[in-house]
Amino acid sequence: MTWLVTGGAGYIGAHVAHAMVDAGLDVVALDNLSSGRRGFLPDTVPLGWVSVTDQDDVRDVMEENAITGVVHLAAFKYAGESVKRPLHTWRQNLDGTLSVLGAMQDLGIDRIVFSSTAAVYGTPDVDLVTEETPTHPESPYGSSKLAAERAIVEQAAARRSAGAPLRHTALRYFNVVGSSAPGVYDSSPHNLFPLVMDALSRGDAPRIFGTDYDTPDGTCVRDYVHVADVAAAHVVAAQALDSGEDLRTTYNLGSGTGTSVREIVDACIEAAGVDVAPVLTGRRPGDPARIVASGRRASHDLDWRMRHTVRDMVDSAWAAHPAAGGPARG
Ligand SMILES: NC(=O)c1ccc[n+]([C@@H]2O[C@H](COP(=O)([O-])OP(=O)(O)OC[C@H]3O[C@@H](n4cnc5c(N)ncnc54)[C@H](O)[C@@H]3O)[C@@H](O)[C@H]2O)c1
Ligand SMILES: O=c1ccn([C@@H]2O[C@H](COP(=O)(O)OP(=O)(O)O[C@H]3O[C@H](CO)[C@@H](O)[C@H](O)[C@H]3O)[C@@H](O)[C@H]2O)c(=O)[nH]1
Repeated sequence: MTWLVTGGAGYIGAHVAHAMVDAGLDVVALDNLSSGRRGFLPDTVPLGWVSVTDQDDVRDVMEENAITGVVHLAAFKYAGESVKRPLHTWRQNLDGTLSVLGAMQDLGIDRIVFSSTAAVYGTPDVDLVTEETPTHPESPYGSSKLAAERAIVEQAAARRSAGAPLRHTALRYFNVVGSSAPGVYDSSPHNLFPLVMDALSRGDAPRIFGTDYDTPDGTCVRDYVHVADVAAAHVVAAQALDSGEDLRTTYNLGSGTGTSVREIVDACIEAAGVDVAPVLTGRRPGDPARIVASGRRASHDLDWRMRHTVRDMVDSAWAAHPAAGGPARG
């Protein structure tokens, strides 16, 4: 059994690769290093340096490494940016998934864990999003991820009819933060945690986008989950598929608890031990006011638990940040 982790040199993918290796699984990574770093991966994990959008290249990597299962994380992940770059987003997220599915079909690979997102739900009008909550993506990012989920389901149906079943699941992560793998951190130029930490480490004030939302403190509320817990759910999913179990089509990886941007920024400032007030600016386009999920289904089937607090998330993210003494590898 050898698992291919696409996007394995990225922030979450590298955590998944480390967790799978630690669990005794054989892992190969595939990444074009557009935002990932070779140094994030364990040294023992081979890297196929190709794009998921090139089906022939993907198939070559799979064939050369006798891949038996795929965790597909490679994607363009920025909801706000995707509004400005819809074609790029659809190419990376949908075309990339179709290439992966095509290469898997060519080689008869029969199991896939797909990296999906809370962004498929848009702005839900429920306190706790479940997998049954209607999907209304509000950005090319969310739409392309939902389309990729659908492509996997339809391809599985076709393969079942053809007598070559594809077992699959999509994990819809909420806001993934923190760090647990050595030297691996979120270097994203658009997400809250890295932006706040970058600003604080330069001695600048972090920015809060929007203070007039219909939320308790006026700032957006999100469901923050620790990347170590997210990675652990992938290990359980891969092991379940390896042992022939069928999983549900979708699982939310959420905590059931909402935390505001203001609370996160204050916690980061406190952890940094600096005396600075955030700059309050206008709303960022495409941001839902509040989205918080129930992780009940995943806790039942994938041993999904929040083993970390928001404080752990902030502290571990700081510890891994290059400016806070973490090793900057690349
Ligand atoms: N970070 C979050 O909070 C969050 C939440 C929900 C879902 N997700 C999903 O998790 C996955 C990983 O996100 P991340 O936070 O680690 O982002 P990331 O940008 O660190 O990782 C993405 C990885 O994919 C690689 N990649 C991008 N396009 C590629 C291509 N065409 N071919 C090969 N490799 C390519 C990048 O180089 C990078 O290593 C994405 O699918 C994202 O949509 C992330
Ligand atoms: O400097 C900053 C950066 C962000 N924010 C706000 O912080 C919140 C969270 O933003 P961000 O960290 O960019 O996360 P999301 O836009 O919620 O999206 C993340 O979480 C989604 C799942 O919920 C994933 O699908 C996406 O890939 C991932 O980028 C939003 O209200 C932002 O407006 C600020 O106020 N200041």
